[in-house]
Amino acid sequence: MSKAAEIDIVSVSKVYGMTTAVEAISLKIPAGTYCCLLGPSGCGKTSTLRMIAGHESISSGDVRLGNTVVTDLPPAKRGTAMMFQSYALFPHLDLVDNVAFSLKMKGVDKEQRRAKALDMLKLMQMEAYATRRPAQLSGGQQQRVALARALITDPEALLLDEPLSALDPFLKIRMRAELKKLQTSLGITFVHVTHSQEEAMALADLIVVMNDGRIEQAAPPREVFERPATAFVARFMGDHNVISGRVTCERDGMVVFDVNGGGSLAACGRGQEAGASIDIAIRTDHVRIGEPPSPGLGFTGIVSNIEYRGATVKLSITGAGIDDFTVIIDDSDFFARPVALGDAVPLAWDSEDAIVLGRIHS
Ligand SMILES: Nc1ncnc2c1ncn2[C@@H]1O[C@H](COP(=O)(O)OP(=O)(O)OP(=O)(O)O)[C@@H](O)[C@H]1O
Repeated sequence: MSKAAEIDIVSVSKVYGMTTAVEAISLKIPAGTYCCLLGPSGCGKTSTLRMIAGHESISSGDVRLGNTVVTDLPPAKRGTAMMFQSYALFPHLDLVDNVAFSLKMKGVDKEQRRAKALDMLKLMQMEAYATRRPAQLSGGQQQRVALARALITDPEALLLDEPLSALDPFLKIRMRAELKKLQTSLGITFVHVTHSQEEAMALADLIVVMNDGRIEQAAPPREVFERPATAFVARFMGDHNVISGRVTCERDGMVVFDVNGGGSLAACGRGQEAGASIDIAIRTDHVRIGEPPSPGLGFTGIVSNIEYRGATVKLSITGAGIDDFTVIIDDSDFFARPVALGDAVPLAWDSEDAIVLGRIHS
């Protein structure tokens, strides 16, 4: 079971009545990739997954799996399998029959399908429970059965809709590791819908950040985090300060801008016209405190909140027209030179840590 297929989504839209849930998105998911569709509730990620699976019709555009255009094929003919959020196990069937179900639908004879179902249960280390019913299992065990059931058809791509959302936080992290291991050992393409950026960062080779029916950025996790394409991505991924301003000029490869209603700062970027409004991102953990900044690469602000987090301390700073600038520093640095509420502290960062963000929505 090592066949994997590239998924090619070409200008795909989904319209429900007056609502455009997905707006002409294009995306190539290379064969064997662990892809996470990430975004807030209502951004269109489930609709996208369901269109790949064939559980939702495609309003316009095409989906290709490997060399086959699957746009008009029913789910069972696509070479994909779907694992649902609620697992959708049959309560009255034992695990073998649950797992064997789709082979029964295909007319595979009883002995053969039960043998294959047992193999799948073994793969998920669930063979000892083969004669139980779903209600006699824990959440994590039910999830393994749902995975076995989805994988029994030897799919080229497994589609998972919020697969971890029914689990408690401890189990969630354990099953997350199991999903990743499974994908690596099977080598097939996984497409996993989640609204958790932490989950996507932990699992994905390719993160697709969606907002309002469109793709804001599709890139490996590190690139999404270190080079967020848009203000939406920077805010959604977290750990970035996003500052809006108006360009005054460009100098030495830096864009100089006025913070709306505040001071003058600079950020890495080119090709911005004077007067244009821009968003920039500054990593919260790349800011130094107590060090006089180079021109445009820092400001002096007042400490408005201090949160102790164990390994780090989170400071909120107000200044340069920015209400809530976040700085995360190591606890040892904080306690070596503590600051107090109301203190004026100089903040400084390196030029490459202030980046100009793009826009996809005008
Ligand atoms: N069957 C439907 N009929 C009408 N509108 C729908 C239908 N399904 C989804 N929508 C709308 O389409 C938009 C995108 O929904 P979708 O379920 O794809 O988003 P999502 O990102 O998966 O959200 P969630 O995380 O809440 O599941 C939403 O505005 C939703 O209300």
